[in-house]
Amino acid sequence: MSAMVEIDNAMKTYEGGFEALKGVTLSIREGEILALLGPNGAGKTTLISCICGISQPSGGAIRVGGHDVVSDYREARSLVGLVPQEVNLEPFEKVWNTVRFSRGLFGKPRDDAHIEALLKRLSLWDKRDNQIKELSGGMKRRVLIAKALAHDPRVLFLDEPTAGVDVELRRDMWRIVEDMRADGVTIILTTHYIEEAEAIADRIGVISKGELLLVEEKSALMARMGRKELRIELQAPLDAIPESLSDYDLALADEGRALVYSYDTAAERTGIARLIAALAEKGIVLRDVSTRQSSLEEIFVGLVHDGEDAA
Ligand SMILES: Nc1ncnc2c1ncn2[C@@H]1O[C@H](COP(=O)(O)OP(=O)(O)OP(=O)(O)O)[C@@H](O)[C@H]1O
Repeated sequence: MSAMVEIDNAMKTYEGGFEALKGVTLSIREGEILALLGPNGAGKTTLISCICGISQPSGGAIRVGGHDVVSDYREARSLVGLVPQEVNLEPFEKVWNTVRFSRGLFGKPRDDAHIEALLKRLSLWDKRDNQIKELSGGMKRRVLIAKALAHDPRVLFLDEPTAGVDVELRRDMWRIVEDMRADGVTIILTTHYIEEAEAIADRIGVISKGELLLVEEKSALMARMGRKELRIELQAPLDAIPESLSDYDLALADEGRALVYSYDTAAERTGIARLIAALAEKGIVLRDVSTRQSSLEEIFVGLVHDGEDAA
């Protein structure tokens, strides 16, 4: 798959000298779903704004579909749909006009059938003649999505799409994301909900203090997260791990008083029963056992924390 969005050492320094992006490099493949995670103020919105041409990067280059977002702004922008974090709709405008007008803004010919299909898909058809101010918060969010999709973008940005929305809308959103993905649209979303990223993304990126700390396939991250540790406290300390146990992923801890066995929770067999039997055979007496699993959340907190230490 080719790159749809190419971010090459993007930097953003706001007036007053604050460095919100400190050289981000990232290539996003056509048709993939990338979730950007990071604490408040990490630079996620700034990065999205730079890609969408709302804000100009202070350094580096960003291309969408091969078009530079600064020198070839119109071409690049017409490929992009943005669902912003904040509702920015004209309160007195009707739903139908709001969405139709948005398509026109990108120079696309009028296509009422497309707008009708979009409004129906987003359960907004009954509200098409309502003014924006007459809608609930959730419905306004649906209008934002309809607006973002009105001109058939090839890249869709969702900035905190499910912050404060109800379960039904959240489910609808993910259905829409799945539909868009089936159409080959590239999707980039920011979220604070790790389980959401887990459910929907192909790849996960972590941003902290303007730097990209990690970008990894979700499956690889899950494999990492799927590891669990069995800690075996021993009656008598060991000097070394016995040769006959070298097949196991074992480490000595607590000056030989404990053995730590790492295993894959997703594997069909964890090897725990075999290990315990092997220990008994060696005459190693157990005092206690406990397990712990590193969660995805822990991985992120650790990453963000390490990033802070290095700063
Ligand atoms: N127009 C601006 N002028 C000056 N500083 C800004 C401006 N916009 C954002 N910032 C600062 O840049 C940093 C990154 O902000 P940004 O909105 O990109 O973060 P974010 O990762 O999207 O955070 P959140 O999760 O809270 O939405 C923050 O410290 C913010 O205060």
